[in-house]
Amino acid sequence: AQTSDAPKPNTRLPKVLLIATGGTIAGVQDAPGSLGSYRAGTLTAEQIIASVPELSRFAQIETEQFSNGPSTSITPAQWLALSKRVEKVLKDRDDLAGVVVTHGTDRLEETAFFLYLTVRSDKPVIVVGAQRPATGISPDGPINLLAAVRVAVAPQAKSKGVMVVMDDRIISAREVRKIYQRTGGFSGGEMGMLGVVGGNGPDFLFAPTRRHGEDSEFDMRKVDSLPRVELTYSYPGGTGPRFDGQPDGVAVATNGMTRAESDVYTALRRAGVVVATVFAYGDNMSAARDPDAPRPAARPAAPGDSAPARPDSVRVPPAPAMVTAQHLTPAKARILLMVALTRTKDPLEIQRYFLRY
Ligand SMILES: NC(=O)CC[C@H](N)C(=O)O
Repeated sequence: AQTSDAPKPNTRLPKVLLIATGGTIAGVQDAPGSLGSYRAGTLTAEQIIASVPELSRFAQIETEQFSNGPSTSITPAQWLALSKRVEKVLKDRDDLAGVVVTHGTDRLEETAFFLYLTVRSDKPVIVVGAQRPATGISPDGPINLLAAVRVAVAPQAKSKGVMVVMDDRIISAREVRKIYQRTGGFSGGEMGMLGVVGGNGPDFLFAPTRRHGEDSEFDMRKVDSLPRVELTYSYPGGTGPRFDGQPDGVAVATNGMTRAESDVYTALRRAGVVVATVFAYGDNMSAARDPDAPRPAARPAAPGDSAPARPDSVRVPPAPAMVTAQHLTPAKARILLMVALTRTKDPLEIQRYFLRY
């Protein structure tokens, strides 16, 4: 006969797949119980689950170890592999209520946003991490994981896209950012908080209206590698970046470019590189112009309006349009540009994506 102390799984509970990638939530210290240093991505998915017996009251949990390390080692190739895996398992397995991904916090918002754009499913995908290692004093991983699983099995979580659940908050992956390196450090700024998780479970108050999840146009199944998109920063006195080889796109974090920077990006656009500008602080609400919006009628000509016409011989055709990101952080604008470039290189089409997602 088998002897086991593990509680019998309650087969009436919804099923959740936990995909572990590492991070502090899997971190172990040299001196457990201290405030000392630790190695991120040490505990396995099974060990993480075993440390939170309370989980078994809410879900039957299966685990998958995708990787185990710090999230700084996550690459765009891994985003792609993770997205394909999550989408496939949600499509193939009717019995799964949702997926929870454990992740290091440094790059958590980027992986979450990539999944938000590319996992075409109405089932919840929750990304969760911790700021304190599993062996530390008052670790936040167990309570965050419990909250994440409770959101993953909540009927109200359906169609809300990819969410980050940490510190009792449910935040849309579109808005979430790590604003500081302590517990409570994940926020959507003024936006993106969909609800809270209290003792009675999740309480949703809002739903994202930008396109995501099952409505996403970004099908990654036939994408083998993501376009190369660089992220640059503009600053007073800046002369613009130089690249080894030509990227497919560049996202520029800028509040206004110098003339020299502007010339570099214009030349890149003429060479076929899609350039997207994004407000450096991630809150540019109104700058993106909808290419399909009706234009105001031209002002009637007034006396003294006419500038001397330039001779045709010196007229240079305009460079392809610049894309403007709307209310995204620079890192996320770069990700949306990468994903959009899998569909088109036309900056106007890409602008439309930037207005929809
Ligand atoms: N709090 C964390 O998870 C940070 C740990 C590590 N730097 C990572 O991103 O994986």
